Amino acid sequence: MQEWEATRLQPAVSAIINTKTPTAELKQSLEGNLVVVDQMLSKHKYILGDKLSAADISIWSTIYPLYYNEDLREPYMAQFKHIGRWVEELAAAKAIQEALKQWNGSPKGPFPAISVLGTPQIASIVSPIGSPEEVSGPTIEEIEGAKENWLNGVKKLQAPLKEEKIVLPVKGRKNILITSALPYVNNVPHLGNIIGCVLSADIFARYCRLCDYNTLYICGTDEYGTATETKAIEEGLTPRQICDKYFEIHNAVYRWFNIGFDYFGRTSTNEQTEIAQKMFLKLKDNGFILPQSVDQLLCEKCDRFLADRFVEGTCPHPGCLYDNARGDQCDRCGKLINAIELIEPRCKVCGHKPTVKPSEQLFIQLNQLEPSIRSWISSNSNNWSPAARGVCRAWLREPLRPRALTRDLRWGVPVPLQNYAHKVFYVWFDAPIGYLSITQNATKQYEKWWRPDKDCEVKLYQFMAKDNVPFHTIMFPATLIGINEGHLLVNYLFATEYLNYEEGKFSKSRGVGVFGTDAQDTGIPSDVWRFYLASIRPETSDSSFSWAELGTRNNSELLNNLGNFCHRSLSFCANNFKGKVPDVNPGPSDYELIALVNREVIGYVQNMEKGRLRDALKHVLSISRIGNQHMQSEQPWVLLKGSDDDKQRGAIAIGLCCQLVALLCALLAPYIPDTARRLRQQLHVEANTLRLNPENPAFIQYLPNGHVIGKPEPLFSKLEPDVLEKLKAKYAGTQNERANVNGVAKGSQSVEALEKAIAEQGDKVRKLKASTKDKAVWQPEVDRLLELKKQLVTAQSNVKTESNASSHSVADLEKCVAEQGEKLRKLKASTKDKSIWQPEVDRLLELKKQLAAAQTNAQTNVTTNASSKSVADLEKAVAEQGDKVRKLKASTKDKTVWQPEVKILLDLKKQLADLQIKN
Ligand SMILES: Nc1ncnc2c1ncn2[C@@H]1O[C@H](COP(=O)(O)OP(=O)(O)OP(=O)(O)O)[C@@H](O)[C@H]1O
Ligand SMILES: N[C@@H](CCS)C(=O)O
Repeated sequence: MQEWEATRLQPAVSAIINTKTPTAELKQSLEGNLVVVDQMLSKHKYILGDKLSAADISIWSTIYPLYYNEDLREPYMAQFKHIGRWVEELAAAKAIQEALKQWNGSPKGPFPAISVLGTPQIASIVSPIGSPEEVSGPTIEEIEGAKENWLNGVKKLQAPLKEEKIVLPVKGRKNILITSALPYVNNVPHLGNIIGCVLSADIFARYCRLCDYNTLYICGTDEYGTATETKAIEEGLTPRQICDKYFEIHNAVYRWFNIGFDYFGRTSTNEQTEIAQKMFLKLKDNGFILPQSVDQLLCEKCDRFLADRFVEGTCPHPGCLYDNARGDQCDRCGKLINAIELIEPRCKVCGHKPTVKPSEQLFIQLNQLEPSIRSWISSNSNNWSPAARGVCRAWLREPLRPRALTRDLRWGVPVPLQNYAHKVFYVWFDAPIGYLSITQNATKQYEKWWRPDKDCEVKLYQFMAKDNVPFHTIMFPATLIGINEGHLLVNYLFATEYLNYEEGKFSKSRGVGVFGTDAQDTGIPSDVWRFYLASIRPETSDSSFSWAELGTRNNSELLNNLGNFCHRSLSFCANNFKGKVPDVNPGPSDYELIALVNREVIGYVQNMEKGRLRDALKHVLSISRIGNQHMQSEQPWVLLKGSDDDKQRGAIAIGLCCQLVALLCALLAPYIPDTARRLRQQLHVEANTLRLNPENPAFIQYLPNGHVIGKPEPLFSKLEPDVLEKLKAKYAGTQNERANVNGVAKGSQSVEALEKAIAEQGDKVRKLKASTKDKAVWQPEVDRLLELKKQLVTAQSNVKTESNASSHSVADLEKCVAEQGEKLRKLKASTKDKSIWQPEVDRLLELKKQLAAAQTNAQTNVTTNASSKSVADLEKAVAEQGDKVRKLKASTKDKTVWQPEVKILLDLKKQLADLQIKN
């Protein structure tokens, strides 16, 4: 019923409300829909029976503006007595009255042109642009503009650029250089990383190509620094092996998400060393580098200075005091931290408390560069996103102080000075230089982009989340200003806030969130993920990921709104006109519609240009909604059976809807490129037919007269709530908790299965390549092969981690049992569906078995070692074991957990007594 409401009833009601003189067909359409509702209510108290359901709320909200508007109730509603009874009853309900209060309109009207209550109920995305009162009919100028663009818009598009893989700036064109923050290789990227940087930049880059801007989008992995070193220690690999492994994983995840980098590189290259060292020496020659002795944390147990992420402790910022802050930055308050200021610091590797020791480092003199930085920021930051401006402004509240550029680490670009040869550059000096070195790897002429000729203007757009802002607005620009060689400084910095998961920030190092590989494993197409992430992009405040909302957006926006409109329009054309799109010779009311659509296209371009990708998407959805309403109000299925005039009118309606589908296909391509590609096939057009003129954005006649479309196919499918519930349970908690839950057997099984699948897929690819040279045919299969290989790497490393887990200590397993018990309790409390929690019960039993085995081992070890021990040793062991038993008994009533420890204690006591007697 909700689908019916969104696609039939709602467009009909909206059309009636928005039209001063509704046609007879429109009135008939509305009446037909209301008859359906009235008949249902004649049989039951509510729409679906005797119980109130979501269908009642949706339909009631849609009918509300008709019923309570004096002018509309009489002509349209008076005859429907059952609807009247039901509307009044619901209106009296307390919850509904509360909801009406939140909506600022009066329950008695007057009603705005488009009712907020008349649109689907996901406020943050689907409401029409601007406040309802602002929506008014098109002006004469808008209609004139619509005519001009409809007739001549295609001719006015720029000549398409020559298709080249890697471009250099071109004189006389708009040259756009786009970067997204370079992700660390400390884990698989998560959905926060994806929307915060690579996907946002990709949507924007695709938009730029749509506008024929000469665009280069580069990114790559950020491979140096402690993030890599800590991961290497964690996985028992060298930093180089970690970089190689995670570079491949990132690359494959982004490919799956269809991120169209022009080049995806890495920072651990010779080009990086060369450029970073050269820039550093220039900065030093210009007098901006000075040595300074700093107190650093030294872990005596590990025999190393603990930089950044090697140390954790309590955040020193009063008002925060987060007890799990890292040595570089606090995840809770976002402030940068000097590691020695951490309260209760601990070495991340061994947990030991470090001591403070001096070490000489080289500092960039930000204080000297401060006036230039401030003046550059004040004249450029207007073009930055609110998050970028906010973070930067907060930083500039205090004077800038010198900042260390070097570190006592091994994994990084060596400092090119004799006395500092054992030190490397701080990763945040090094990382942004990665943009230059990656461009060098891509083009072999990075300076053409980064130090452009005067007559060849380049604009730099950078995408990241708020934590990266200080480095891109202050530290990196300071380096470039200090070097003073005409490097490009960021023009548009489109930073986001955070995407959160289960009430916290997604985190790679902590393994929190849904990761790229998880998204892939769900079987939900990458376009659905892209669409959902774009629609909740944290543009103005943090936003949260929700499985249920993913389903709602898919079902209501992609399926019911967009998919429904495109499929209906093209199917009408295929079935009634043998696929030949009827010529559109627009009449006055058609030009009104075209002018209203133009407003949305203008809104789309304006938002895109300002990096407001979520808002731009709303305009696309509005166009599709206008299309649905037009279809509903014109009713071509009736017109095509009528007089010659009616037939002509019906044909124009279908022609216009097909042209709208082409427009939607163009505007959607940056967000859902796979779907746009399929839709282009159905429309039977090439990608470069569907371009935009950003100077004069408008709905133009994309499909030439006489154009014949291909075969219409549905574009989206429904996501069922129970599937989403299962996914929610599957991806609850951290990666480690999930790995514990999944056990060894599963991992090894999937390695075998994956090896088999890879062999089969390899065979398929070989055969396909032998049979055709058409890359479009075999590329998807190659991608699938690469994806399987990547899954194999992950599965193999899981098996490794899990087999390490099998030799886990009793303490680790006890922790796992406790966590698993807790998880199970929560799951059982949240759902009665046994199929969701039974696997967790099995896993708990399995863990308990492993614990029992480990305890037996431990007992053997303890007792064997004990035989060679002194009375004093045994007394100590008895005391410790007694202590352990007490704590365990206090923490759980589960005898199976503490009984083995009691046995060990009794055994130790016996040995002690024996030895005492013997002595
Ligand atoms: N929750 C998030 N929402 C949006 N963007 C994010 C989020 N987390 C990280 N990013 C962005 O993703 C990019 C890569 O970040 P990074 O590799 O530091 O991931 P991370 O999860 O923050 O890692 P860690 O937890 O180890 O600090 C950066 O631009 C960062 O700002
Ligand atoms: N590796 C950094 C970004 C460098 S541009 C980060 O992920 O936060």
